[in-house]
Amino acid sequence: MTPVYVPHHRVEGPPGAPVLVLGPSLGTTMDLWQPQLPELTRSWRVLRYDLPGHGGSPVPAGPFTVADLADAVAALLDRVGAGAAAYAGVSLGGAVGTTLALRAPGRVASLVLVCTSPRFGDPGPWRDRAALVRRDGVEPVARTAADRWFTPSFTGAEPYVAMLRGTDPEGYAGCCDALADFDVTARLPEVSAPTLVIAGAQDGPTPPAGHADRLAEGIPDAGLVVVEGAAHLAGAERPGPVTDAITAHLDRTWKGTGR
Ligand SMILES: O=C(O)CCC(=O)CC(=O)O
Repeated sequence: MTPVYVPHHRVEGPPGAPVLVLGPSLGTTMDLWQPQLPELTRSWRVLRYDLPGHGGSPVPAGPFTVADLADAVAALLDRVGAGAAAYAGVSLGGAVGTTLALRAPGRVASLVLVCTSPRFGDPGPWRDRAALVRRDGVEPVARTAADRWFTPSFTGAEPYVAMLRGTDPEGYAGCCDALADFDVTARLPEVSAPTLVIAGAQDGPTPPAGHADRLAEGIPDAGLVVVEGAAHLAGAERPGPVTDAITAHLDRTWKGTGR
């Protein structure tokens, strides 16, 4: 990724408030965070961004890693004049937050990792998915997205699947390649930010067992909340419990020094 890559981003909330960065998941845009936004923008200056080729973000020229995405978020913090910030991210967006906390510990004052993992399984299926999308576009993965993202009883999947249908295939494939290469399992004990891990009890792509529990066990003093009745996009399916867990953790761990 070129060093000048700037993700599409938006800043909302009181100008003097502490900064909270919100990272989205593969196939979604910053609007993934819409259910949490009214509450979070009451006391935080919320910086949301889009992944490469997702929402309003351009597709970088060439391959990129999760570390590149973390560096791009650090550059966004520079742009908004934030030294340290809180960070909350879903799945790939959570991986970006974990990586930022490892690469620039002074910039992540508090961390919330939602439905994510230190390693998203074997690289092979991610490479296969990248190849499929490069060949056939995003429609094959969009058709089955609701089944991966939500429990069967959820009726509000359509706006989220529409985000995936609007994603550039090369941007989506590049994110799959970045997920294939991502593994910070051995480095979790180095994360110094106070961390809360949130899992969806019925999450298929990143189930609590083997993903959230690894984060919570590996990151020193991390908390773990498992939300019942939610799958991979837990904050969309069960907004209340997820919002409450995030705000409680942020209120407890960081009040916005370091700007
Ligand atoms: O859409 C999926 O299959 C889930 C992909 C995943 O686990 C990474 C992400 O949601 O960012």
